[in-house]
Amino acid sequence: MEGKIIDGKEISRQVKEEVKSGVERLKAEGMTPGLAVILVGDDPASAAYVGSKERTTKALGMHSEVIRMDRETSESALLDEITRLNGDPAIHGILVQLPLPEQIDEQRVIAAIHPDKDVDGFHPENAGRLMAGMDGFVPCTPLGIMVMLERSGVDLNGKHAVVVGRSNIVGKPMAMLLLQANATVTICHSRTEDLPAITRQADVLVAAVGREGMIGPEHVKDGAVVIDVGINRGEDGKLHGDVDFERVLPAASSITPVPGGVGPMTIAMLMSNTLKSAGKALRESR
Ligand SMILES: NC(=O)C1=CN([C@@H]2O[C@H](COP(=O)(O)OP(=O)(O)OC[C@H]3O[C@@H](n4cnc5c(N)ncnc54)[C@H](OP(=O)(O)O)[C@@H]3O)[C@@H](O)[C@H]2O)C=CC1
Ligand SMILES: Nc1nc(=O)c2c([nH]1)NC[C@@H]1CN(c3ccc(C(=O)N[C@@H](CCC(=O)O)C(=O)O)cc3)C=[N+]21
Repeated sequence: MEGKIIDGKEISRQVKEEVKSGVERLKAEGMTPGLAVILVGDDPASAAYVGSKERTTKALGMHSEVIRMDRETSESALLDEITRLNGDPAIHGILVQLPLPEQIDEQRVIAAIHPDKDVDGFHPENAGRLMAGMDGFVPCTPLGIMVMLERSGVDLNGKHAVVVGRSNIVGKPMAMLLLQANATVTICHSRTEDLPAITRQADVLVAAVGREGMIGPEHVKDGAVVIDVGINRGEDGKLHGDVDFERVLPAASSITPVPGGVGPMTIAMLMSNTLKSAGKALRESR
C-alpha cells in the first residue's frame, strides 16, 4: 500500500522550490518574472483559485498583478486590458481565469493574449506548437500530470494510456503529451460506446470529465495507474474527483487523490511556465 497514493502536494512543493531558485537566479540578473491574472466577476471558486495563484506567485518571489473586473464587463474592455498587459514589459505571463461570463467569447479572449505570454498554453499557436512537437507553452494541468508520472517512476513507453475527456485545456493536450512520451493513446468522450470496456484496457487512465465518482472499479484494470483530474464540489461541500477513490484504490498500482493530487500541480506548472517566459524574455533582450 505504501507509496501507492501519488502525493501531488509534495511533488508540487518540490517543483515550486525549483521555480523559486530559478526566480532568484533571474533576479540576480536584474529580471523579476511577473504574472498577471484577470478575474471577471466574483464566483467564489474562481476567486479562491485566483487568490491562491496570487499568494504562490508572491511566495516564489515573482511580481503578481491581479485585475478584478465587474461581472458585467464588456468583451472589448477585457480585450483592452489584455492589450495593455501584452505591452507591459514587467508582465511575462497573462492568465484570464475561466469560465467567463456569457457576454464574452472565450476563444476571442484567449486568441488576444500574446502567445509568448500565454502561460496557460491555451492560445491556438501554442496548441499548434504542441501538436507539431515544437517548443511553446503547454497547458499546466496536463504538464503537471506528466511531471507527476515522471517523478513517480511511471514508465509510459509502449503503454496504453486512456484519456477520458477531450477539452482543449485538459483532455486533448494530455493525449498529445502521452503520445509524445511513446504511449499508445485512446481518447474517450461523452459519445464513446462502452466506456468501461475501453478504460479497462488502460495501463494509465486519466479521468478529466467533471462528474463525481464516474470512474468505478468496473472501469479499471488491475495494476493500472489512475490519474484523477476532476474537481467536483460534492453535496457534502467537499471536493471530489471523477474517480470513486475508495473503491478504485485496491485495483490501482498508483492513484492521485482529490484534493492533493493534480490540482496543486496545476498551480506549480503555472509558476514554472511564468519563469520560463521571463527567462526567454531576458535572453531575447540581450
Ligand atoms: N485539477 C485541475 O487542476 C483542473 C481540474 N479541472 C477539472 O477537470 C474536469 C474536466 O475539465 P474540462 O476538461 O475543463 O471539462 P469540459 O467540461 O470542458 O470537458 C469534459 C469532457 O468530458 C467528457 N464527458 C462528459 N460526460 C462524459 C461521460 N459520461 N463519459 C465520458 N466522457 C464524458 C466531455 O465529452 P464531450 O466532448 O463529448 O462533451 C468532455 O470532453 C472538471 O471537473 C474540471 O473542474 C479542470 C482544469 C484543471
Ligand atoms: N485560465 C485558467 N487556467 C486554469 O488553469 C484554470 C482556469 N482558468 N479555471 C479553472 C481551472 C481549475 N483549476 C484548478 C487549479 C488548481 C486547483 C487546486 O489547487 N486544487 C486543490 C484544492 C483547492 C481547494 O481546496 O479548493 C487540490 O486539488 O488539492 C484546482 C483547479 C485551474 N483552472
